[in-house]
Amino acid sequence: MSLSQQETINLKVPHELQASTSLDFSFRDVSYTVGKGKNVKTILHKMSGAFKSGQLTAILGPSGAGKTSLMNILAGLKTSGIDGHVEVNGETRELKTFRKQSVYITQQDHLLQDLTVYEYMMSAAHLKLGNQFSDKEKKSETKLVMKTLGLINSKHTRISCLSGGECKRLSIGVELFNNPSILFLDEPTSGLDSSSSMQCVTLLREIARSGRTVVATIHQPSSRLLDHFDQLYIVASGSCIYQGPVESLVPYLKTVNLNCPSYHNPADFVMDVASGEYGDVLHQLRSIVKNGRLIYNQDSPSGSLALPSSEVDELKEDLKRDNDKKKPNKKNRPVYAVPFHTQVSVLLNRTWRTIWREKMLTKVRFLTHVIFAVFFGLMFGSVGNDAALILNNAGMLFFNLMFIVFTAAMPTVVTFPLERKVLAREHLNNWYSLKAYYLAKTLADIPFQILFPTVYLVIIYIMTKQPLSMERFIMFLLIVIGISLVGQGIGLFFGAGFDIQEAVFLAPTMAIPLLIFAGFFIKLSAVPPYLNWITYVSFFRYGFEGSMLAIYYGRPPVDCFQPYCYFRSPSKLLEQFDMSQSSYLLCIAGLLFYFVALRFAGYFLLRFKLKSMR
Ligand SMILES: Nc1ncnc2c1ncn2[C@@H]1O[C@H](COP(=O)(O)OP(=O)(O)OP(=O)(O)O)[C@@H](O)[C@H]1O
Repeated sequence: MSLSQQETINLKVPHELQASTSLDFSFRDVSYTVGKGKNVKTILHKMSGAFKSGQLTAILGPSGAGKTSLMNILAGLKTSGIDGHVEVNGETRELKTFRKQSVYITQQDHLLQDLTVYEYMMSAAHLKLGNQFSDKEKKSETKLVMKTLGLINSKHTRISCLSGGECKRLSIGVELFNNPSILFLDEPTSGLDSSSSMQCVTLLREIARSGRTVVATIHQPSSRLLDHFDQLYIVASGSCIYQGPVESLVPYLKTVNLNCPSYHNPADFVMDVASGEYGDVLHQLRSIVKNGRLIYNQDSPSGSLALPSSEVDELKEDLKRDNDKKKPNKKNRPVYAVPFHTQVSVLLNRTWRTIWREKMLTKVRFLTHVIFAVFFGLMFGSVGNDAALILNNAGMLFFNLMFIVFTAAMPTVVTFPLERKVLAREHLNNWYSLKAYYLAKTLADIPFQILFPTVYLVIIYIMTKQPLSMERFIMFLLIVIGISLVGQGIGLFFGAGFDIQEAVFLAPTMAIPLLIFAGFFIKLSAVPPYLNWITYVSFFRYGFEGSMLAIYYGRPPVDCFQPYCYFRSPSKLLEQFDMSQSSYLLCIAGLLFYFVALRFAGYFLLRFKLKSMR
């Protein structure tokens, strides 16, 4: 439903949401090159320009002209292959400060679909407003932003049910909490109908009027939409061919004998010009505005300098200096509004809400453990206290491990792929650190990774008549929980580094070969010496040995209901499996090592993946 049918945006940005600092933004001789050697391609050619606070600027140009590349560079997202100089309020941009002053709103609205508008807004408020604000103040600020954006009526609507326009306004709204001075938006109107596009641009203009610098790339705006922008920056083939007010565009084009027909949308006309449909005038246009150094104004057709001339010669330091500052070092780490523990607790709360909303998956996971425990219990019967069936019991102990590992790994494998784009946007806009996110995601599932295997184990332990010793049960339980947490680690690891299809394939495929080195299918002493080290790499070995030791180590002879039972003595069974000298504590340590190592590896993989997305 379009906004006009539902509620109206409060077009005046309230005093509380006015920008605290106004920042003018300029750049000079920005070039962008990709590829190496013969494949070098220059995408942007020494472009200059300036965006002023209080103004809404549209970056316009045909597809492939370089709009997104330019904006990514200006927003500080792209850092390699760049040359040039970027300034904020006349001073060289300092990336750490700039990242706190600006936000980047991506073309697609990557939001948490299972939360309501209010819940998502509140999580943004908690993460972005800092602890100096009380909960009451955060709530009233959230209400104010929702009112300003016309989202009050959708307060309790799940994000998955919002219209495209509402999603866009929500994406903008959540970034307004920490009062950014500069907003970059990549195609904010794409996918919206004309009325929603108009509301979105009207809102952006009002945000600009509140003292902010708002820059948006835009595709084929209608002339009505175009009129809502203050400034245009037109890109063609990686160069600037116009920079100036919207109303000066037509007179500007006239200066090179390009007459926009009456009643023709100037945006469409200039797009045709930029695409080369009116001959080779691009070079001429580019030189009139000096590739963005000049802001054209019909009242002074010679244009005004985008950058003060006195500074022009001083600004010879290139972006390398800027880039050096971008290299992560202690001094340059982004500072978040709230401390690490608050980030973790807000993210945990948010994740648990999502899990609660997706109750079906949790129920399915729980029921799977109960149903299969009962089924396996029936299938194996009383193998736990019958010496004649002792090998079956060993088989059951081994089978448990496979079941627990795969039921732990498969639901977690999708954790990161499903949310990676939300993470990229929120992390980019300094909501929280990657460490806090990773920790919250890992912790959120741990209660389930403990509860489900415990329920499974209690059922199967009783049904298969394992020894009635609390000590043995707890030892066995620790192994099962350990292997479950390792399984979770495997899911997180592959999910962190790969896309969803690859991750669901790789997680089980990479784990299966390790099964053979667990000591069940082949005796550990029979493994060829040059492959023996893999048995120490196989976490299944620690799980299997640990389970066997928990059930059989130091146990008196097992009941035998037949004339002769070869494995009546548990120590004979352990010898058979080369486990008589094994240490239970070593098995726990092995699982603990895997638990920690997989989580660290997953974190670094996620960090790498996130960087490669930029
Ligand atoms: N990493 C890269 N390697 C090779 N070419 C690239 C790379 N990044 C961008 N390009 C090319 O640079 C040009 C500009 O891309 P960019 O995405 O900035 O264009 P755009 O104006 O935003 O286009 P659109 O409106 O279609 O999104 C395109 O031709 C694109 O193929």
